[in-house]
Amino acid sequence: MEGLGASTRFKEFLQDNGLDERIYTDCPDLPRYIRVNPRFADTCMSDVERELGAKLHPVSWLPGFYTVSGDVGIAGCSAYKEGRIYGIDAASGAAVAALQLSPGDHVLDLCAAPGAKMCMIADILNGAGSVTAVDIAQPRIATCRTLALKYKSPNCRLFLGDGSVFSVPPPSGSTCEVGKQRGRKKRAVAGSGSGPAPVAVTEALPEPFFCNFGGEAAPSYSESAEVAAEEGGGRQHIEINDTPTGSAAAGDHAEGEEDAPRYLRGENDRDEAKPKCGGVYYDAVLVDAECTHDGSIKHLTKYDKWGWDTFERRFLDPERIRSVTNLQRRLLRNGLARLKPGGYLVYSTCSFTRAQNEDVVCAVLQETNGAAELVPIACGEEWPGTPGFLEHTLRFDPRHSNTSGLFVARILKRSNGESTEVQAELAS
Ligand SMILES: C[S@@+](CC[C@H](N)C(=O)[O-])C[C@H]1O[C@@H](n2cnc3c(N)ncnc32)[C@H](O)[C@@H]1O
Repeated sequence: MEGLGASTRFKEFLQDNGLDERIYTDCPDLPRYIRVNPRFADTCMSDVERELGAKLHPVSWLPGFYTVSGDVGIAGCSAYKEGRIYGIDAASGAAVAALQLSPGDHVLDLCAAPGAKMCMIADILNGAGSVTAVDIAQPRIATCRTLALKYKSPNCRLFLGDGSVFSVPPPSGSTCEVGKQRGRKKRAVAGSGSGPAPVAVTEALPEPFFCNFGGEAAPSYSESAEVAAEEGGGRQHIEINDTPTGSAAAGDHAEGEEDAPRYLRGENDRDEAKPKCGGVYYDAVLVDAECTHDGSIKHLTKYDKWGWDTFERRFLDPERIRSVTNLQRRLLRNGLARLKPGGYLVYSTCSFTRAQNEDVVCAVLQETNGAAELVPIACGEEWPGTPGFLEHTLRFDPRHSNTSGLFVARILKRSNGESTEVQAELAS
């Protein structure tokens, strides 16, 4: 990565965090990853290859994924425009696969935007069950909506809100309540829990709908924002103006970029801020947490163009780093509180620092006094990840995995664990 040498602060950040610079300097030219929309399983890949003018290679360890040379753009291709293929990095796909979902599950995605993982979750559920997608940034949740509509992702609910305190129940008709049997219907209770009440929660979820918080208008969306989000593997901050008017031209990233850190600093930006429990449970939870993005090579290479001072200002500010690790702990805590006993949570970030990964997981698991534990990613035996610093965690280091970079941890909330802080909250 050319620009790395230009950023003394990033080098210091790597040293401070015990990270090997070679992750960045020795990494190969990464491919672009494509996932086929299962609703278009009849898509003829050789037609796509012809249109792209490039060969697609199936990813042996992740069904439905293909690689194409990293310098091939997919946005102009008709299969992409028609929603037949997604742009999503394979490591992101692995984080979703690690949830090991089944149709019928009700899944909470606490940091959902721009929505690549949300769409993949919806595809796995295949119209049975639901995805409740939460993000704190309005332009970004608008992009989730764009994606969900474009890909016809079934049963998505989108919430603009703070994932660290979100406590809206699964949709009406869900079966996620502890003690209730599958198939039993339950009416959604507007305003239950600590979060603001959704304007509407319907019995059926015919198309992605936006649940309105605090009088905000449902966000509109822009196609260009979606393209930017997907082209970057769905993990980067949106680099173009994707405000509800969608007026800025592609390439003008200033507004979206400057806006993002602000989302971290809410009134709840204190480590001791704990989610209040609404007694609501999801079958599975994804916490794909906000982070410093230092592990996402696709994200970092953009700063060669945008200027490393922008990256330093946005992500390496010590106050920002402190704030982000607090946020990660709060998100994970709330994710566990919202998870039904016996359910699985996946925590992922595109940072490689222990502080944002293993330390966060360790600290929050300790609080549960054994009611939640790290478990192996059973489907991940063939994955090209390398072990993290905690047993069962995985790191997708670009050098070894040929992906953009991700940390993944799978956590089980025990069904009969001891009384814990998380459980006490659930009981309150
Ligand atoms: C790494 S991105 C998530 C990527 C997403 N899961 C995907 O696959 O497209 C992190 C997201 O967290 C959101 N975020 C930051 N603080 C948040 C909070 N307190 N609650 C919910 N979302 C938050 C950011 O707006 C950003 O969209």
